[in-house]
Amino acid sequence: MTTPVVSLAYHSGYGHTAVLAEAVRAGAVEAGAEVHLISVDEITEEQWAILDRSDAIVFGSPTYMGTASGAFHVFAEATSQRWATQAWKDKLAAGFTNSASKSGDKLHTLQYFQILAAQLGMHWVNLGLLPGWNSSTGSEHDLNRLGVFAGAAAQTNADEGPEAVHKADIATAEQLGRRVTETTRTFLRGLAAA
Ligand SMILES: Cc1cc2nc3c(=O)[nH]c(=O)nc-3n(C[C@H](O)[C@H](O)[C@H](O)COP(=O)(O)O)c2cc1C
Repeated sequence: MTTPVVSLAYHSGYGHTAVLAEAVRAGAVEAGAEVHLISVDEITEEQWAILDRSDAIVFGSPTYMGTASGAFHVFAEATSQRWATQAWKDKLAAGFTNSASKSGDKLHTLQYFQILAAQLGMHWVNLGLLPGWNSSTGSEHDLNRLGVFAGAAAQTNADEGPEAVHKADIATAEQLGRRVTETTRTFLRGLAAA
């Protein structure tokens, strides 16, 4: 069986987004990936090499001031060496984010990840879940409770710690990990057969 190598390149200032990273990891492992968690604010040369050999890279960041965090932007700018040679072309990409407000302009963070992936020649994998919590029978415990398509989005109250990350958001992030892994496996099989 093809084992996709899936890396998570993420930043978390206060630990909330790190919970989502663990959830994406769990979903990807469950789906059979070799997974690497890379905290981009302390990325090493060895970890850059892991990203270079990954089949898929999942970007993750809290939403700060309506976009990814400064630490994530530093990492993104550092990928410009890979951009110049299109070294990550045809890897798969996906993303997740967390913010304090229900919207909090999280969509912009995910769209920023999509543009970053496009500049690097990567193929974007969306969440693949219908929106939850949008009918009289829905609830905040639904998967994709915030109704985002571009990636996994989570909301955590500003005055609570990482233990307060919503279980539905964790489950949604797990689903993203499974989907990225399964899509990457399909892509790799297609390449092998071509
Ligand atoms: C500098 C800064 C800017 C923020 N900007 C936003 C924002 O634009 N929208 C929002 O809903 N929350 C915003 N927040 C709240 C964070 O997104 C929220 O606390 C998140 O859970 C932090 O994730 P982390 O623990 O992974 O750093 C901001 C927090 C900080 C520190």
